[in-house]
Amino acid sequence: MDGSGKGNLDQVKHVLLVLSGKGGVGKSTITTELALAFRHAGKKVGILDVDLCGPSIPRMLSVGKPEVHQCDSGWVPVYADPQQQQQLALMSIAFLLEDSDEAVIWRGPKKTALIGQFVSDVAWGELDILLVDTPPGTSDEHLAVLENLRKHRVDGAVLVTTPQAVSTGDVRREITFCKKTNLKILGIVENMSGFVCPHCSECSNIFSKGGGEELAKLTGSAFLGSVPLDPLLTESLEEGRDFLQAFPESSTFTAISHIANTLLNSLNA
Ligand SMILES: Nc1ncnc2c1ncn2[C@@H]1O[C@H](COP(=O)(O)OP(=O)(O)OP(=O)(O)O)[C@@H](O)[C@H]1O
Ligand code: SF4
Repeated sequence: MDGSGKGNLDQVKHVLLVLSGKGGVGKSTITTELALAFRHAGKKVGILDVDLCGPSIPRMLSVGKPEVHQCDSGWVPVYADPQQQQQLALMSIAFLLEDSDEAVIWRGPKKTALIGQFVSDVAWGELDILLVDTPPGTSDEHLAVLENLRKHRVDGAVLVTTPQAVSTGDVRREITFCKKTNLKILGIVENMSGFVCPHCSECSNIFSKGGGEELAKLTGSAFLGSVPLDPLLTESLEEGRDFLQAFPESSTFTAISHIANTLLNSLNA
């Protein structure tokens, strides 16, 4: 990776980080669905996927592993267009790796330097919102991402948790990370909150519910809303289909749209 260093975020109006204390809580899912919801609201949207642990967004948006080109101002993003409906600018660190195991051998300073360079070397052009999908937890990689984004401006972070993970030390460490780095918490999303029956669409609370809201109160952050575990959403993500386009009548659509609208309002305010 030898980006020119000239890429910039000058024409990007808002930058949001998506964080989670633990892996597998649906951070990439929420990033993807928020990006699509913003796009449906008529915004120009980009996703920067810095999740070295499991860069899943290219799969969720059905772009595979395209060849990435460079222009005078940096790496040119890939334009994801699921079912020819929604255009999104995407840059994933996975696009630049020879194979999926390459990042595992990167160590300490080399890793953070490469991530920092990657973050500042993408030629985004004009965007309303850039969502940054980070690895789970808090690490030097997060600091490198934040430091490089801050050269521009970061609006804040969206924290994703599940009802089960809400009381764990990982989530508390995430909140401490935001406080210590002066990263504004824009709000908390509780994902996998209840299960939507694929037969009758009834939502059952198989685990406890309300932890995200409680956590928001405890930390003085906004509670953005909860998204249920919906088999139709899992299926859409696996097939790279736009769930919001396909299931506009579902309660999951309403939940995601509510969170996206709340965030848009807070950015506009
Ligand atoms: N609300 C949901 N409804 C249905 N399936 C979901 C939901 N949220 C996440 N999933 C599924 O759970 C799995 C893990 O989600 P995802 O990859 O978004 O998690 P993550 O927190 O980004 O993981 P990682 O630790 O790899 O970064 C995926 O297969 C995804 O499709
Ligand atoms: S929620 Fe209703 S339709 Fe779904 S499995 Fe339970 S009883 Fe059957």
